[in-house]
Amino acid sequence: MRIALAQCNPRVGDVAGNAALLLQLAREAKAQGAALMVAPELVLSGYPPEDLLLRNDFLDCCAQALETLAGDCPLPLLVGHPLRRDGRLYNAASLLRGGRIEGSYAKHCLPNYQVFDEKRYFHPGGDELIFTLEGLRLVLRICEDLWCDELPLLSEPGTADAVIVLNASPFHRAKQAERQRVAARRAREAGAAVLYANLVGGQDELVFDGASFAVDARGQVIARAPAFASELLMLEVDVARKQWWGGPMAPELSPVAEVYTALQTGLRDYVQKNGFSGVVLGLSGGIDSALTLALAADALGAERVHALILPSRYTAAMSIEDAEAEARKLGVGYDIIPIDGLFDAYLETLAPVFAGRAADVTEENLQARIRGALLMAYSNKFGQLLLSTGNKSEMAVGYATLYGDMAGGFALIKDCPKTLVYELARYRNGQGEVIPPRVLERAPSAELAPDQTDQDSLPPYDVLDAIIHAYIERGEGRTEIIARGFPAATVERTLRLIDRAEYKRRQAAPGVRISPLAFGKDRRYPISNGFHPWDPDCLQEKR
Ligand SMILES: Nc1ncnc2c1ncn2[C@@H]1O[C@H](COP(=O)(O)OP(=O)(O)OC[C@H]2O[C@@H]([n+]3cccc(C(=O)O)c3)[C@H](O)[C@@H]2O)[C@@H](O)[C@H]1O
Ligand SMILES: Nc1ncnc2c1ncn2[C@@H]1O[C@H](COP(=O)(O)OP(=O)(O)OP(=O)(O)O)[C@@H](O)[C@H]1O
Ligand SMILES: NC(=O)CC[C@H](N)C(=O)O
Repeated sequence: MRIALAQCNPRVGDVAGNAALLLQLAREAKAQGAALMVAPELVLSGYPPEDLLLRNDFLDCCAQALETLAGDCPLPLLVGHPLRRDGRLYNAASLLRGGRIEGSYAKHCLPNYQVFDEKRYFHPGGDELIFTLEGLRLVLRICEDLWCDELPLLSEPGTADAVIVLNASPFHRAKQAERQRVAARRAREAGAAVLYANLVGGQDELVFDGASFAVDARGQVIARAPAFASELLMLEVDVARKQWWGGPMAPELSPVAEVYTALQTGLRDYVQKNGFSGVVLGLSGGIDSALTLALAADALGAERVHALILPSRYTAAMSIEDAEAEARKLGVGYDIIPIDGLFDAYLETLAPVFAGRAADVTEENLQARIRGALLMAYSNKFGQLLLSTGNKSEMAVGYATLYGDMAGGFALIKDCPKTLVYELARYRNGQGEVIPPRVLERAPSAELAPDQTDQDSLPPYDVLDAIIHAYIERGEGRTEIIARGFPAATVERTLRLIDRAEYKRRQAAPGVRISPLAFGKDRRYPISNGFHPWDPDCLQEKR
């Protein structure tokens, strides 16, 4: 017997479109001889539907679509959807068989950490859905249920042959290994195979990597779908012998390749799901915009990407040469628009008001803001989405100009620390050189003042990134980070910069989450905040 895991890419809110996609996949699965198709968690609404779930009209639409799908579906289908019952809302999955909704299951364990806030919307379920398919006994679980040790996969070992898990499990680095480990352990405990169907595709800041798989009752992976691609993964079972085998085993991507592909997927789907014809970005000759350009060209095709090179008096000739070389190598169209005329006009206009004041960061930021205005003008005129190019290190310490280089609708690499930006650029060049090597070798500079480098105002990026990682992702405090061997003054200054930049992060564009703790939903800090963990006196009682 064959079971198809439908690793697919729904669009949040497009219930009719998602139902049509499921129907089309169900026909394909049937044509390939499947006896059952399994579609991911909340696939009918898309995941996460967020506060759409608070709307009755949206829930009506989902209920109607489920009824229709049950009537039309050419083979038994397990499908995830929101379910209203007795005035309560559940994160549910239903078995559609024989033209009707045969039974439903509600997720028991509702994740409420990181980007998840399912307790805001759903009630936990309490019942089981166990059914038989051509003699095979199957039981249902939904995503977090698999991770939740308090919930046995089977109420009693041996009561089912396989556990089917519907998932909306977003990507972060090294997530797939974690999923396979958990599934293998749980399969061995339950003495049953685990069939794991995941979503794929980008949804705002989240990227779902798919990589659906199955493990047998001994915990051996028997089949795996590719990451970041739609796929009908076919599993075969000999019902009498309880033996499983699968189709091709997709290779696992290297740690840097998976991030590169996640960024491409997140951008491609953001552009497509929001109806943009293409993207535009400011190309400086620095590493961040070079990587963003390469990612955009790889994700969308060079013809859907445009670059503006916007030099000022502080821009080195080498930067313009490198920016042009990057655009040419990738086949991306570009314009060069010098900004000195506009900069002079601003300085002249402000001169009477600023009389007697020394030049400072104000003038630096003006250049970034002139660029932001020109890029937004291009975006408006040509209907292209402006990509901002800030990385996680800059987002952390506020090293970016509001309404300047922070202008833009999508901040593609905002969850990539600068050290990872270099790694990704080297990886991309390994597939064919598109970034001139000296861009990787030069000291990074904002080029907003004479002979400026980032390291005039920030610690070296390897130190900065290690401190950011310890503070943000590991949640360590001042003392623990200093104990890692970093100078106290550097640690205190960095933590202070991080806390002080919260207001900027709240105003930043969304971007692809690739870490388990990205700025945004994962980390919700107050802006007006009197807790200063960078200050050794902070925890002392005020006298
Ligand atoms: N809590 C708060 N809530 C709301 N607004 C708050 C605020 N605290 C300050 N502000 C406001 O924020 C503004 C200051 O922020 P902003 O104008 O952005 O300017 P600011 O952060 O002072 O300066 C920008 C920094 O980013 C660096 N930079 C700029 C451009 C590119 C790069 C790069 O290499 O990538 C680096 C630049 O060298 C400089 O260190 C002020 O108007 C201030 O009133
Ligand atoms: N001369 C320029 N022409 C076009 N865009 C620019 C120019 N300078 C800065 N920008 C835009 O502003 C962003 C921030 O630039 P900046 O050079 O200040 O910082 P950075 O972090 O070193 O970025 P990059 O590494 O891309 O240069 C750039 O990535 C780019 O999008
Ligand atoms: N949708 C969910 O329940 C996701 C939670 C789960 N632990 C995951 O990310 O894989």
